Amino acid sequence: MRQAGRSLPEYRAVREGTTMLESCTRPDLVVEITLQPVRRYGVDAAIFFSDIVLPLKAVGVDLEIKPGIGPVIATPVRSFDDLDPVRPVEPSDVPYVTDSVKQLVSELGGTPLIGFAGAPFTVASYLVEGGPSKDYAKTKSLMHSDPKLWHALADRLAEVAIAYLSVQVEAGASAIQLFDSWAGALSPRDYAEFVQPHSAKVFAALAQYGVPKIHFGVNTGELLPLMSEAGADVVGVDWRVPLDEAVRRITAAGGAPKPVQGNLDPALLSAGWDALEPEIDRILAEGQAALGHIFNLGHGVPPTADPEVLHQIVRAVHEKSAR
Ligand SMILES: Cc1c2[nH]c(c1CCC(=O)O)Cc1[nH]c(c(CCC(=O)O)c1C)Cc1[nH]c(c(CCC(=O)O)c1C)Cc1[nH]c(c(C)c1CCC(=O)O)C2
Repeated sequence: MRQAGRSLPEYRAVREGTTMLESCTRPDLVVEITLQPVRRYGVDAAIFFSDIVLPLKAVGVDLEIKPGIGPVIATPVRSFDDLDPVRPVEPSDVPYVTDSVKQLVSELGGTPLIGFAGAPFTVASYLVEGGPSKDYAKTKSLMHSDPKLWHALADRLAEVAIAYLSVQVEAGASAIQLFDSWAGALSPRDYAEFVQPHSAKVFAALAQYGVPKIHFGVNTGELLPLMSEAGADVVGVDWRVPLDEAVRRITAAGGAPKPVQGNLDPALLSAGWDALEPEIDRILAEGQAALGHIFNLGHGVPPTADPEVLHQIVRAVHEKSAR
């Protein structure tokens, strides 16, 4: 998620005066920002500092990330002609990614680095809506009114994700995460027809590397079995579905049991330790139902989060799970 940064004073200090997307192209900043939460909290893995729209920016799609808003696209996709600029990165388009990953892997020592990309639906939603959306109305409308254009766009975005993830894994990332953050806006039927085949293509292409593959979205309670089936090794769960129930849903339709990731509600970060600790205990207990459990928030860290509370959570999870 967008975890690393925004709540840390040391993050705000190094980002001062540099735009989000420019920061992603500077190995000195990428390395420093990726390491900050590992250094401060002692988390078990680092997530690469980049963004899901970076590979589009790198091939010349006209976009920016507006602070407090998110990715904004100059020319939203309306026709086949608009697909021209949407092409996969070559390693030479993103030398700073290769350099940053290599340097991080050496500095992280035994701590794994998670590489990531946006899944076709979530990235398409920005390209079609032109920016963030509440209802994804234009994206859904395009899927149903012009399925050929939709599938062509989603297929290109699968290629974009494959290329971007491959660059990160080839440079040394030891796990990958495919973010379909906004897929929860879809019905299972639409997800199965318009999205799952494209995400499945990404996972299938990455299988050759043998690195663990995590798949995450928000509000995906109804989609968990389908997202698991798309080819994830680990299924991310937001706070709406308890982890043991998530495991039941994933396996109910005959799906293989899998590790899960999640799922503390980020809103509770400001509720005080007396409210947080029982939630952590509950999540650790429910996570026992899975083949393995990566403790995480159910979505990103809010910029207002108190770093001391995050540190307390990491310490508590380490202590409790060691027991
Ligand atoms: C949907 C999505 C995006 N980007 C991402 C997703 C999928 C995961 C999720 O759902 O959180 C993924 C992402 N974006 C970022 C990371 C790297 C890890 C990290 O530093 O947290 C990751 C893994 C950096 C970032 N990407 C962004 C920030 C904030 C930039 C800042 O202002 O400092 C960071 C640290 C910007 C961004 N980029 C995006 C949004 C919605 C925003 C937030 C805009 C805002 O509220 O300011 C698109």
